[in-house]
Amino acid sequence: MMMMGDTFGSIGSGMASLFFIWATIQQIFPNHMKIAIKEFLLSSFQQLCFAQSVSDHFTNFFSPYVEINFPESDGYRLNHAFSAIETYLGSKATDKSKHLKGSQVKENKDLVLKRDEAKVRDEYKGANVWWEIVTSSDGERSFKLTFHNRARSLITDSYVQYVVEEGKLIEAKKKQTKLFTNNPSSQWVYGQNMWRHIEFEHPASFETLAMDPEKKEEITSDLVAFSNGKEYYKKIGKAWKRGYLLYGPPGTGKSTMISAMANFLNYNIYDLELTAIKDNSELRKLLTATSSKSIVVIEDIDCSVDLTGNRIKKDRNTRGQKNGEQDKDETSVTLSGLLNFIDGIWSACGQERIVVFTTNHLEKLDPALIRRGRMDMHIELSYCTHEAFKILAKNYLDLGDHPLFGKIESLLKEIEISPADVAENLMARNHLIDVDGSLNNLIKALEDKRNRQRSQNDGDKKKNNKFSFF
Ligand SMILES: Nc1ncnc2c1ncn2[C@@H]1O[C@H](COP(=O)(O)OP(=O)(O)OP(=O)(O)O)[C@@H](O)[C@H]1O
Ligand SMILES: [Mg+2]
Repeated sequence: MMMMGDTFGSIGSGMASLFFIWATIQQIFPNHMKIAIKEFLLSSFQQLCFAQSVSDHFTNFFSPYVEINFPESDGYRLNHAFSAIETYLGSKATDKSKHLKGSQVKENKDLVLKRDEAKVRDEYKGANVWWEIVTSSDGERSFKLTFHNRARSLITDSYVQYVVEEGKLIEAKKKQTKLFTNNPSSQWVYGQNMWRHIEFEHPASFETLAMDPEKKEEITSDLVAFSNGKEYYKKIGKAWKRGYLLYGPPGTGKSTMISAMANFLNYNIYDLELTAIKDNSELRKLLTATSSKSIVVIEDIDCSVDLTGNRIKKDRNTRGQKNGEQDKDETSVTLSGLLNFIDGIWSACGQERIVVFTTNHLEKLDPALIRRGRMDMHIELSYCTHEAFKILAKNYLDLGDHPLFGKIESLLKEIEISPADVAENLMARNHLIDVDGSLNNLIKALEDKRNRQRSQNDGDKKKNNKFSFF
């Protein structure tokens, strides 16, 4: 630990002395002598540096201390040991630390205090070790571990392993879920930067999701069975993955359910924007770069992939195509590319993944895409039922029952309204909950809808009569 500081210290004091001598000479000697003296001083400085490096090697050779480096990345791949060590060291007892760092990663989580020191001493089965974070001249960080040679086998055989495992355990316990979105390939750099992410903070949960309680129970049990299914999938020789197809009209909770799934399992979400992907090979690269314990989402699958298997046309505006440029980059992901990924590549490259497709139009989807085995569970999110309404009333109004519930129940049997529209009516105005006001708003919205529907039906009938008359 002291070695590096000493090196810089002695070179520094050597330089200071040389500069002091030079300043004195400037005042005393005539110009022609100054040049010769300057050259002499420069060569002395070079010799000083050389002597220092020889002495460093000499000291290192005879030093009883051993060093191990853990760089942040290994080639183009992240060194997972680095982040585990960082977590482990950050979590070491804070009661003795003099330098702490406070962070609050989520507004609703507690403030966390961590050790924030460049050097940390640790003890393992009676042996002392020192950790130091060092940054190379090209900016790469690494952890340097120093220990006495006599503890060598203890440290290399078990301590290092212990630190990495301990760090990973801590990471898993307080894992912050992330929401990833794919970057266009023009921004990729040597396989890095394919995904950008933000911390995932959506409050959705299965408790607050308005849908039939039995259906909800079926889905959560399925998710639990999947996440505990490592041995089972191994036994039956299948890749540990599961596909869910969520379908239903707009505003019925498909996207909300994906967030609830991520919160329930503590998985990351990879929101795959197919229109930003040029071809199947890019798709493969992106998907192989996802981590396990994640949900890969393709929203509105019917709009993203040409279900005949042909290439899709992209929204020019989102592609930023230059004027005059023809359909050069009209190429895109094909249905077969997507199917290959779901069946083959994924099985080979990863574990514990969920894929979710959403659509408003189940009937438009190619049967090949949604057959069982690819999409294991088809979940319909439908218009608001009375059961779903009761959950929304609990969420928004903190209400278990009310005399107006009967009226709302009979209207909901007759009128199709999305949970999103119901929620809109129940929402507090200016943060003030007005139970009667909200319920009456909802009743009015339902009755208006019914009246519109009736007059439309009447209009249709008249039209038909007119035509039949001729
Ligand atoms: N089943 C539901 N339970 C609770 N809230 C819901 C439900 N459905 C919709 N909402 C509310 O309506 C809003 C819109 O819902 P969401 O985005 O999940 O709908 P969607 O089915 O994904 O719609 P789209 O097909 O247009 O993408 C949500 O923010 C949520 O507040
Ligand atoms: Mg949606």
